[in-house]
Amino acid sequence: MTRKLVDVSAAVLLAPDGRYLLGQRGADTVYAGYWEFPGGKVERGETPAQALCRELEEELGIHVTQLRPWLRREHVYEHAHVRLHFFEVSAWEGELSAKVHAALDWVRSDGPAPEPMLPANGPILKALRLPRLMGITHAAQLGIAAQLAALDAALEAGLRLVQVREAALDPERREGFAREVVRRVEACGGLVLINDDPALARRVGAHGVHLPTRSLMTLRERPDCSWVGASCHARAELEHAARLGLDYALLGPLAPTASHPGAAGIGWARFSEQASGLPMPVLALGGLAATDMDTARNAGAHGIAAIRGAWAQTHNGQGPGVR
Ligand SMILES: Nc1nc2c([nH]c(=O)n2[C@H]2C[C@H](O)[C@@H](COP(=O)(O)OP(=O)(O)OP(=O)(O)O)O2)c(=O)[nH]1
Repeated sequence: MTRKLVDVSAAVLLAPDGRYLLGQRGADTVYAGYWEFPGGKVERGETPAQALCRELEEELGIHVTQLRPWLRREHVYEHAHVRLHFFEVSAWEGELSAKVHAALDWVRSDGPAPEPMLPANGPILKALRLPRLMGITHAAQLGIAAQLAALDAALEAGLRLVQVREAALDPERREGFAREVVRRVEACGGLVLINDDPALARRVGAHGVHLPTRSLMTLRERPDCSWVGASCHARAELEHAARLGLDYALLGPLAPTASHPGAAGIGWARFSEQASGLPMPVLALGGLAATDMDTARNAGAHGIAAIRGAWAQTHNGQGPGVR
């Protein structure tokens, strides 16, 4: 049976300490007692953003003053086929109170979420665990000792997501380096992804694999790793990553970079256009540093990824605990 497509807006309300708000659905609703992000159906004549603001007035008694479109996911329930428009809301006016929910709970993104959770929301909770800043290693240029020292400094400053991208190192040194990165990042509770080599990722106990575009486009199935992401340069590639059910994508280059000095950047306007309406978070890449975080997030990016920009300077806690 084909079900009618229903648009729903939902808010990830973020507190200054990085926790987000969930509400427990009241009795007399479908999925009563399940936890959800506050929100509801988009009514005729409303945009998803307008619906979100109305729902948050009705459900929580707050007036939204800042919202950013984030992910869009579809899910087919027995009762409806929903298209969920998620927004990040980090500023509002008014005292928050439970007007329709049975309970409200502020949840840490790196801790357990209350249960039962609405079935469509699993990937959303996972996306919220993805740190905002990815550091991409370049030990082949920096030297292994210098890269590990830069990694330690960056972990100290709050980095929690690292991609090991070392095609130029010989296999033995690459594996030794990757093990060392996993050991250090794991000690801080962060995530490590290995570029283009799921077997190496498994051997060194990394959390997943990062696919270059050429590997992404040859795949018909998601590699069997807990975290899988990919580099993309065009909408068709992002859509392929979405079809495979990947956990995130990188999109760039945003600006000309030292590694690709001749290539023009796509700029923030094109980034927003290409990255919008996808089911997984997209990080901006290319000529960026942690100081570009706000600009990136206002353009719809989940965060940013950087090679030079991740190791050159200090950045302040861009892990999942920070909004
Ligand atoms: N609000 C919300 N709805 C979600 C989430 N995840 C998810 O699958 N949904 C689904 C469940 C429902 O099928 C639909 C929302 O419908 P709803 O009945 O709560 O909408 P509403 O507040 O406009 O309620 P109503 O007065 O029309 O009954 O979206 C979520 O995190 N938040």
